[in-house]
Amino acid sequence: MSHIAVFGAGSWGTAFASILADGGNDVRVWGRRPELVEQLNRGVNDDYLPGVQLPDGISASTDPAEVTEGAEIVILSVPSQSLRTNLTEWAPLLGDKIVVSLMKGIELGTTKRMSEVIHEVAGVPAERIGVVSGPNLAREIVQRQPAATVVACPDVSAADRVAAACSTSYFRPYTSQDVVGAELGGAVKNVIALAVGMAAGLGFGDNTKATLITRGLAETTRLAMALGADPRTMAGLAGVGDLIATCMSPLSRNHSFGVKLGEGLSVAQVTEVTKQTAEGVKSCASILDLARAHGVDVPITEMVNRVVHEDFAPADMVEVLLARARKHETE
Ligand SMILES: NC(=O)C1=CN([C@@H]2O[C@H](COP(=O)(O)OP(=O)(O)OC[C@H]3O[C@@H](n4cnc5c(N)ncnc54)[C@H](O)[C@@H]3O)[C@@H](O)[C@H]2O)C=CC1
Ligand SMILES: O=C(CO)COP(=O)(O)O
Repeated sequence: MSHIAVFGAGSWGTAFASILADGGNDVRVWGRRPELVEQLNRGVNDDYLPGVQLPDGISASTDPAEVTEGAEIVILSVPSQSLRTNLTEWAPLLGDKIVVSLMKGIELGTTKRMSEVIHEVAGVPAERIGVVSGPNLAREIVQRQPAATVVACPDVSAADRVAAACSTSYFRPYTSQDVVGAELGGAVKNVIALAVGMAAGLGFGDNTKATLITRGLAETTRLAMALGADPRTMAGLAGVGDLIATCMSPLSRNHSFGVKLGEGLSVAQVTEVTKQTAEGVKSCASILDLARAHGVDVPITEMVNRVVHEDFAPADMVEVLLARARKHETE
C-alpha cells in the first residue's frame, strides 16, 4: 500500500482518488474549501459528484503539508491556469516524490504544458514528472465503469509505479514515455470538443461531428509531432480515445459548453452557468499561440478561438472552415 496525495477536490481529483483508494492505497486529498473537505471526510463530494459514495481509504484536509507528509506520489488536479500559483506554495513539499499531472490544459501567456510548469516552478526533474491522460470522464469512473488510460513518464519505472497504484478491476493504465503526446492529446481534444459541441448546438448531425473529430485529430497530430511527440500516441487512448469520449459525451464540460454556444448563448452567458472547469475555453488561445510559434496550421482551433475570444458566430466558423482552399488529406 502506498500513501498518495491528491491536490484538487474537484470532479477528476476526487474520481482519481477513488481509483487509488480502490487500488488499495492510503489517499489524502487537499481541497481549498473546508466545507468540501468536510464532505470528502464523510465519503461524499456533493458539489462535484452528487449522489456518489466514495470508497474507504480517502481522507481530506485543507493543509498541504498534512496531505503530503509521507506521500510517495503527489497527484495534481487543479485548473491548468491556476497551477503555477498553487505550485509556488506547494513546491517545498514535493521533495523527491513522483509528481503526476491529471490536467488537460496549456498555460496562457507561456504556452507551457503542465509538466513544464511543474518542472519550472517546483524544480522537479522530468524523470519524476508523470502525466495521466485518456478517455476518463469522472462521472463514469466513479461508477466503476471500465476504462483505460495512459501513464506517461520519461522514466519507465516511475510510470510503472504510478500505473501499479491506479490499477483496479475497472481501470487499466498503459505506460508510455511520450509525455508531450499525452499532454497535447489531452489539451487539444478539449478545443475540438468545443467545436463539435457547437456543431451539435447548430443542429448538425454525425457526419459533421465525425468530420470535426477526424480533422481535429489531424491538427492535434501535426502540432504534437512538431513538438516531438510520437504520432502513435495520437492513435492511442490519450489521442483519439480521449478525443472521441470528450467530443461525443454529454458529460464533457467542453462539449456541453460548445453546445450552448451553438444554440446561440454568448460566451459570458455560458461561462455564468458553467460551474466546472472547461479547459478548452482558455487553452484554445494558448494552443493557437503554441501552433503559430511552431508554424503549424490548426484551423479548427483557430476558429474556436475566434468564437470564444473574438465574438465570431459559430455558424460563421463552419462556413470559414469549409471555404478554405482544397488540399491533400494527409498534408
Ligand atoms: N472531470 C473530468 O472528467 C476530467 C478532468 N480532467 C482534467 O482535470 C483537471 C481538473 O478538472 P476537474 O477536477 O474536472 O475540474 P472541476 O471544475 O471539477 O474542479 C476543479 C477543482 O479545482 C479547484 N480550484 C478552482 N480554482 C482553483 C485555484 N485557483 N486554486 C486551487 N484550486 C482551485 C475547485 O475548487 C475544484 O475543487 C482539468 O485540467 C481537467 O481537464 C481530466 C480527465 C477527466
Ligand atoms: O478529459 C475528460 C475526459 O477524458 C473530461 O472532459 P471535460 O473536461 O470536457 O469534461
